[in-house]
Amino acid sequence: MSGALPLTRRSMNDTRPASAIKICGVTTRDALDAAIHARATHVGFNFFPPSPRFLHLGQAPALAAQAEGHLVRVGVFVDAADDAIADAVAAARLDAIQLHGKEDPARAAQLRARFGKPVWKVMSVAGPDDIARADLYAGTADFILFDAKTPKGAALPGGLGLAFDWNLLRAYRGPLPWGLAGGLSPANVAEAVRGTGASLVDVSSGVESAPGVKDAELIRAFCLNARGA
Ligand SMILES: O=C(O)c1ccccc1N[C@@H]1O[C@H](COP(=O)(O)O)[C@@H](O)[C@H]1O
Repeated sequence: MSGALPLTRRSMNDTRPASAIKICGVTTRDALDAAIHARATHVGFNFFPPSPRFLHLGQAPALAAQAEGHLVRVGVFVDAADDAIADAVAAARLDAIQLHGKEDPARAAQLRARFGKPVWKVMSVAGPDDIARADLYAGTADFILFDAKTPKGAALPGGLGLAFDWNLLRAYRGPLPWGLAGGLSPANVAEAVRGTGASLVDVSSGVESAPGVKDAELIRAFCLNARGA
């Protein structure tokens, strides 16, 4: 599968099932196999060292090969240096770069130009202003991922199973295609898609039995429910 995003812009009134599903924080062959069999469309490889889902560069080539032709490979970075991103792009043969830190529009544009990959910018949402800020990335990022803002002092800027108020996306009309992350699980993903019209849903801890341990049955149920929304 190429890095091109099979995504269209969606609105609140569009209640079709999510057309794309990203299983994030995959570190094992079994979890990747579960995502492929469940017909997820994207896999997230996490390159933020403090994360329990951190993927060591040495493990990346085998997983990248396994995903080839099945899943779009998205690398997750948090205010990472160019060299660290370059190493991960090469080792994991990344199709897209997800920026989950405080990267501004200029940084997104610079990374897109340097690596020639679609750039996803994560907007950490606590209120309406955080949704509106996504517009600043028009022309510099390719895709917006709305995730919940984690509390000050939290160990991670994502992957904590926290949701934000999906009503904030009601009537959202942004310039970029966008997806939804944060606190999604098999139990709430259908409601999340119906309530927001997200074209992509992204999950990490909601398909785990413990932090960093993916559960094949939860992956299967998540994908089924996202498509059945
Ligand atoms: O998952 C992580 O450990 C992580 C670390 C640093 C930045 C982002 C991370 N995960 C991203 O957060 C979303 C939401 O996670 P969750 O479903 O609420 O657990 C996840 O999809 C990743 O893109």
